[in-house]
Amino acid sequence: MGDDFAIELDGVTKRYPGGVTAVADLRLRVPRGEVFGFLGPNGAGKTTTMRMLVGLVRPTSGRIRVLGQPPGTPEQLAQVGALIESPTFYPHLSGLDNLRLAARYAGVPESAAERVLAEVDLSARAGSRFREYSLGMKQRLGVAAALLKQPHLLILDEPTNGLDPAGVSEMRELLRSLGQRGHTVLLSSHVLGEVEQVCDRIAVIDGGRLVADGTPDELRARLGSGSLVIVADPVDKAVACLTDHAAVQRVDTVDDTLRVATDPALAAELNRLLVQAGVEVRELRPVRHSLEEAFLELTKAERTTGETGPTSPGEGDK
Ligand SMILES: Nc1ncnc2c1ncn2[C@@H]1O[C@H](COP(=O)(O)OP(=O)(O)OP(=O)(O)O)[C@@H](O)[C@H]1O
Repeated sequence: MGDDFAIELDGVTKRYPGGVTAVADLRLRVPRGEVFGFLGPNGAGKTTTMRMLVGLVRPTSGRIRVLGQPPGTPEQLAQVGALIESPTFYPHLSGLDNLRLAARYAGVPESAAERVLAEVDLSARAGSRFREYSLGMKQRLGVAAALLKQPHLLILDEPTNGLDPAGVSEMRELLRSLGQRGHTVLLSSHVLGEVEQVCDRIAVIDGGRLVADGTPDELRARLGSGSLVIVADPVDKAVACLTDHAAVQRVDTVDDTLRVATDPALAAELNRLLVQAGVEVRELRPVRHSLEEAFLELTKAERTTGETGPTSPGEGDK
């Protein structure tokens, strides 16, 4: 059963020696063959989690399985390609020569270098020196290095960080093509738009805690959904009728237009209800939240409860 998941975390907590709780009781399941987005604002605990997955950081408590094994074992590391810190490349060597060297260190045939350069669409610049590469090309070379071992799982920490829009778009294309070729990818980002377009599934983490996970559509739905905009007459009767419905969270009136916080899928049902109550419905349309709104809403909720956030000594983590 565990075989369905490339990554499994149960109750994982990481408290750094200084007292900061970077990850708190995290449960995560990354299905094999998916591109999985690990999304959260700066300091949410993404890097710490990724470092735990490759054995660079030990969890304080909890259970981690990566490709069915505990993190950091030689067997596990042989099957995982990671881009967590910026990889070291020699500035005066070409991209190809850098990868040949990396291949030798990784114990794979040097011929793998050409294959992975093609995978990240850098073959045309194979002979250029690393220092002449754009930042986006440097990042893609990092992904190429992570692909050398033909890993079953790729772990990429903020691969679009610092890239200009063209670089972001090229990286997005690369991630999408990795997904289409069946790679399992765990990809972190603090920018929702970057994961929304390439990921099959997204986990949102904030203050070291999981705040939501699911497909982009599921997240949108869970967040509530969105709302309905209704223009009806008489307004008072419409408000009373809608407020009575169990699935309606709130009704706001602005200039005789009603904004109804509910699942937009209930449009037809609510329309019928209003008509049956003798209300004339002139307009009724669903407004779906963008995932960006959902993400901001989710992390805002976490921030305002004051419960979470990496805690440090003196802030109740003693
Ligand atoms: N080695 C460390 N020692 C002490 N605290 C740390 C250490 N590494 C990270 N932290 C703290 O743990 C929390 C989570 O950091 P982490 O780098 O995992 O988050 P992140 O989501 O990757 O953020 P970013 O996108 O800014 O890198 C932060 O409060 C950070 O300051």
